[in-house]
Amino acid sequence: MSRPYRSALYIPGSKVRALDKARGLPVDVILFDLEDAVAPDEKITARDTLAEELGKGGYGNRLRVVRINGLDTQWGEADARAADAMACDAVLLPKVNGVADVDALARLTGKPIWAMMETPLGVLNAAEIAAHPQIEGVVLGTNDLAKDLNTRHRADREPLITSLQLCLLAARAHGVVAVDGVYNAFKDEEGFKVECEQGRDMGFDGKTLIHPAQVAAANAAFAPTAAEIDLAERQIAAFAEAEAAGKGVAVVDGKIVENLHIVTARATLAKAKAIAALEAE
Ligand SMILES: CC(C)(COP(=O)(O)OP(=O)(O)OC[C@H]1O[C@@H](n2cnc3c(N)ncnc32)[C@H](O)[C@@H]1OP(=O)(O)O)[C@@H](O)C(=O)NCCC(=O)NCCSC(=O)C[C@H](O)C(=O)O
Ligand SMILES: [Mg+2]
Repeated sequence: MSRPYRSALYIPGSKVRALDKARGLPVDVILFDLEDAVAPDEKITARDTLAEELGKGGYGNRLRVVRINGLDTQWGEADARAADAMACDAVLLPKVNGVADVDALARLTGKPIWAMMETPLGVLNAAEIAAHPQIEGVVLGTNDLAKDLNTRHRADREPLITSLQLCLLAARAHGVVAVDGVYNAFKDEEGFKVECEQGRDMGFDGKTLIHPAQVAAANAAFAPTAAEIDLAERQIAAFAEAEAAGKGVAVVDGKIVENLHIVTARATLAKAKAIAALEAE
């Protein structure tokens, strides 16, 4: 893993104070928002403010992603052209329904594209969206999805599980990043931790956030633990020893270790290394 995606914080493009505060926050990804966090009468000034703040720099090594308005809105096309010229790493397109939406944005920017998966059609077309050559990440928009599906909020997110898994399957099939949706009750630390752990256990790379108070818990939940790092190192060593002895299988802590477990163990160590590199900045 070349970089971690544990925490992806939305920041309204209209809020200069928050844009500045983000320069000092230990997040892995910043989602600079021009869409739902910005009121209609602030859309155009937010676009200019964001261009200026990104131009000033100071966001370090964090991935800078600009969420534009949909291309079917009055602001979308100008946002896309402006984002193409901004000092950012990728453009996030909301409410993607199918690959044609991604193609439309690809005609306006050569930057990597991330797609919000937050409509029923988008979820059903997740595989073709994730397969687009410019797509580098998918982000779950669980608020919009819950609205469109008419689901009730449940702590276990059972009504959303199929959608989450379809998007994750698409992302993994096509080798792109997958980031889980937001947890709206930003003062509920325990509920947030539980939802982070659920997303992590499902396989997401990280979680989208709405408030700085959520950063530390997301970073902790999506990082390998000391015990996982220790196990990965012991599995790699034991497997190397077994191979040297002409065996294809090792045993660690009473469990077999085969080549496929070594792939996971190496990925765990690579993720820990990528986190350490980002945090050393
Ligand atoms: C939720 C908030 C409106 C709360 O704001 P506020 O009451 O100002 O919070 P605090 O007073 O606790 O703020 C403390 C300090 O932290 C800064 N701050 C707050 N939020 C952010 C942020 N997101 N990024 C950076 N900094 C932030 C404040 O400026 C304070 O700083 P200081 O004054 O220096 O102490 C607010 O948090 C907020 O607006 N959050 C973002 C909301 C948002 O982006 N929503 C859209 C994305 S969610 C979504 O659309 C998901 C998806 O599409 C879906 O469908 O699910
Ligand atoms: Mg949304």
